[in-house]
Amino acid sequence: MKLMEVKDYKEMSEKAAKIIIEQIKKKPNSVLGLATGETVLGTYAALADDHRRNGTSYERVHTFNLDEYLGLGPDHPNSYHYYMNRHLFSHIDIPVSQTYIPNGLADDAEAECKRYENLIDEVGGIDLQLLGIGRNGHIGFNEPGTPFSTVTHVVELAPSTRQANARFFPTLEDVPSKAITMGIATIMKSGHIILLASGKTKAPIMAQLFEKDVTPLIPASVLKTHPNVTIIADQEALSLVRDEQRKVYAI
Ligand SMILES: O=P(O)(O)OC[C@H]1O[C@](O)(CO)[C@@H](O)[C@@H]1O
Repeated sequence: MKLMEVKDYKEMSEKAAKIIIEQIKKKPNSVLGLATGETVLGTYAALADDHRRNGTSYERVHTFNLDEYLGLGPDHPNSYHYYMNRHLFSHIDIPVSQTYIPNGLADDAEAECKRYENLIDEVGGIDLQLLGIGRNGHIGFNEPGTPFSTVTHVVELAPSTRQANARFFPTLEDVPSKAITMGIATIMKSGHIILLASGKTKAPIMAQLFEKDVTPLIPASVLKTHPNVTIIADQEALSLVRDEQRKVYAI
């Protein structure tokens, strides 16, 4: 795990976008793993801007999103399908047929999980996976306690996650209670993982991530066992991490 400490959200977003763009230049048919939430919005805006200005092409890229709420279809404004179209896919030249997100309306959610996991394997696995981190340490929707061996599966969302994500919905009751998410083992199969963290709300969990040993109680801690992880975090997110810890992981 390597740590890139940046000043603020803007710098974090620019650095993440730069790594993604370099990946696509190096391998035009890259497979990207994508996240949703607030943290990655700046990265997507930077990618859209780069596509507009410099014409970086996504024609041969495939993308796999981490998760989707169960019960929400692509036209629902709170679905992750909708989010991805709005914030990234409609701004770049990626063919829609090469963008994959779990189907939140699948009749058989378990079968959908298997299909999704197989699709990732069929394209040869994810080259570069982008992650945010939940305030409780979740990655994707893998909540604390999830075994590290899990592949794509249906999850019951933690009350704290529903609460944290309620800001995107009209009321807390509107936040779905279940989702489909890539599992921790799915995420760990990726060649390179970038985890982004910004702002004071992430400071307590970032401190835990650096201080504590690897444990399923902090799902993101599994990243310490992956050979190629880059954390890009801003000063506020790192404000509770001790200097000694920062030095151990600093690039
Ligand atoms: O970026 P945010 O909105 O803080 O969310 C952090 C993580 O939590 C999720 O929104 C899921 O709750 C992920 O999609 C995201 O990576």
